[in-house]
Amino acid sequence: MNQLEMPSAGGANTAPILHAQGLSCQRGQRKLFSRLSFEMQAGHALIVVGPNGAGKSSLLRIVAGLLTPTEGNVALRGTDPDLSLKEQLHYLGHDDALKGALSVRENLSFWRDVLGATGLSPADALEEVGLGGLDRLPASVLSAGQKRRLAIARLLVSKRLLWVLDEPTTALDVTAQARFAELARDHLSCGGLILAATHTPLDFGPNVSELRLGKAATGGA
Ligand SMILES: Nc1ncnc2c1ncn2[C@@H]1O[C@H](COP(=O)(O)OP(=O)(O)OP(=O)(O)O)[C@@H](O)[C@H]1O
Repeated sequence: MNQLEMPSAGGANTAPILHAQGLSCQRGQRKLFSRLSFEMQAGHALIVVGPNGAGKSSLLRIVAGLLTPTEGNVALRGTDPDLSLKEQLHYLGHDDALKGALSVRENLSFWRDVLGATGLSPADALEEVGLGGLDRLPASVLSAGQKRRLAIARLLVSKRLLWVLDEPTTALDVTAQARFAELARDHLSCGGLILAATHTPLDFGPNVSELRLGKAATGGA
């Protein structure tokens, strides 16, 4: 297995920490959560759980910079101050974000060009997720689980400190779920951070905390 090494912190002398302070979110007439604060240390995963509609995806989108909170803020500390939070994270949402007319390998090469060629080659990343033999196929003909594997391969072609994952194992079979958990543990063991929403228990290793939404929500890692 290829080890993922975190990019240099650019002279910063403390371990990276994700700090969310006083986050509130309202969608339509519903207040989803109010003044939610948490911290995540390097090498830790925080799993957001709660019933449908509790606000898990909304929280992840706020951290990923895709949704503005009603109040509060999110910051990474101990990393290169010249990089924005967005430049230091991967967001894997419900949508696999694939271009159906491009081949499997071309999709990955595209993302590597966009996100930065700091990780594995497309060929190696495809091997890591078990798509090694399918690289020339158009992405449009992949099964749902194969599309998800390809989306996961995106995390590997560009090294980024924080993985924000919304239901990452949707459509994955048991073997692929276990493989994904292994990749996640690798990422954490190299000092990465993972914020994930899931209804499926995933073995991300020993440094995992849970943040429950749906009632008064607090948590941290
Ligand atoms: N653009 C929007 N406008 C109004 N309400 C929205 C919007 N997007 C989401 N919501 C509402 O916000 C609430 C939280 O949605 P969210 O997707 O964050 O929940 P979730 O916890 O991720 O749910 P699930 O477990 O079903 O994925 C839901 O009631 C949803 O209908």
